[in-house]
Amino acid sequence: MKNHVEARDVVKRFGPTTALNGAKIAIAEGETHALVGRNGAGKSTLVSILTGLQRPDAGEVLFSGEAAPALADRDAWRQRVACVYQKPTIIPALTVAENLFLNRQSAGRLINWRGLRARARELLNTYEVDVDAQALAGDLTVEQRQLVEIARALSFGARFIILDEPTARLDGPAIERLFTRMRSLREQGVTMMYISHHLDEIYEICQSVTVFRDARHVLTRPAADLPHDELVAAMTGEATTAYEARTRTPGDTVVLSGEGLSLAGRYQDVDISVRSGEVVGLAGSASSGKVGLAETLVGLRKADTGTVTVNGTQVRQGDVPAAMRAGLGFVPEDRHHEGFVPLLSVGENATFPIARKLGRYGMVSPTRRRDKAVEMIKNLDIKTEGPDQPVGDLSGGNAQKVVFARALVDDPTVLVVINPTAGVDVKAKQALLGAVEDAVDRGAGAVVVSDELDDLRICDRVLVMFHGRVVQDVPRGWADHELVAVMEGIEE
Ligand SMILES: Nc1ncnc2c1ncn2[C@@H]1O[C@H](COP(=O)(O)OP(=O)(O)OP(=O)(O)O)[C@@H](O)[C@H]1O
Repeated sequence: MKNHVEARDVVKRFGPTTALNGAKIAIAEGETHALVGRNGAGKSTLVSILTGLQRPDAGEVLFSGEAAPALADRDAWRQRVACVYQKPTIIPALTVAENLFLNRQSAGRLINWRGLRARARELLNTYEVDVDAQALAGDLTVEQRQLVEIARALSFGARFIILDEPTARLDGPAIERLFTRMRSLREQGVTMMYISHHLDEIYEICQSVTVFRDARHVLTRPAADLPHDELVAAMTGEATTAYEARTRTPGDTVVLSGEGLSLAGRYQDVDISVRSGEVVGLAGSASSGKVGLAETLVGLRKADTGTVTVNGTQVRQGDVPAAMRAGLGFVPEDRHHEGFVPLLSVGENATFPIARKLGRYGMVSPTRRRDKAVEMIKNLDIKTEGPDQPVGDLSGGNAQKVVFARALVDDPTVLVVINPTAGVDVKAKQALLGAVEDAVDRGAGAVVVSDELDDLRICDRVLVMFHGRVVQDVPRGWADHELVAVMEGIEE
């Protein structure tokens, strides 16, 4: 089969970091090809080169055997390739129609809005995207936004689509719908490159797999000929065993409680209490209300009724600093907005909660901050040049680890983590789950909000939410299909 896309001997350096070191990939026409590797292996850097956003220091990119266009020729790139990222690339304040035709209005001509809306509707119909052309892009769900991005790519004529961790913020049924669409695109001859840290997805949707490790190509193989263990070993360079969740006996002290919590449109009449030495899971589909509830517990959101008590102190709702002063550490759902400040260093981000404690009179001693940051970098295995590097320069999974470091740095009494392992590789996932269990072994109480069964396995019990209510308190020892059935509201 002909190669639709090829990258040969690509080198890309950022200061002292070599992100790609003679890496290569060859993607056959019409296949869905997985690219996997640990956090920082160079996957996103390759995406930026394959989409013409960055120039490699050495090496070349070919589309259907021909050299890639000049970097400045954006139209030529748009006709060849598009990428659906985890982070939206459509503009939230514009309508779907405006987003679809952005960069396409003919120069110097007035925009015909009525015509534009009609063409947008036609385009959405052609690609079977059930979204209102006049809706604001910012009001779309993650799933709808991705569909619009795919339709936009296809309408530019691109026959190659990169999906970079597209399922990270989708729930189970939405993932299945995305896969159905990907299968149908493949039947229409569209070539895809698929990046994910969920290895089961790779086996479900991809025909071939390429593994990168430490900026280099390690192997390319048909997915059917690559056993799971071998794939993990290729990514990590060593044999890795599955994470063993620990057992423990929770204490008697309640360290976090929410009583009578309701928030219109999100959740109703929720009571939750977490004891010292206990991990409580919150599970449920995207509309279950679990994230809204967790955001209320940490102070990112205010409930209409009810109270939140952290470590014996009833905290004012919607006041994150107050919750943190009472002993809370948290990992938010959206690391880009609430998780870190990209221009600040790894050290500054990771040690932010203890800034007041590190020095006298609110002054932070740089040496002490640095020492603490170095310790967190080591404990969580964060791949960085060092504590002074801006977090914005780190790979996605490593930025997530910095957010984790911030949650843990002040030895919290209560830890609330929302989708804690999103974007994190198999091995790093184990380190992060281990860090939650360590904090709980030291006496903290934790809430783990996640769609990932592997994350929920460390919980002593899982509260399953459905349409804004807690419908079941499931003790440890559940089978996967049982928990999924409760989450999806199916009685077994
Ligand atoms: N703009 C930049 N400046 C400095 N270093 C960078 C920059 N972009 C990427 N890097 C570095 O290049 C390396 C590869 O990063 P990349 O984002 O490609 O990894 P990745 O495989 O996509 O990881 P992840 O799975 O975490 O998303 C990392 O060490 C990262 O810190």
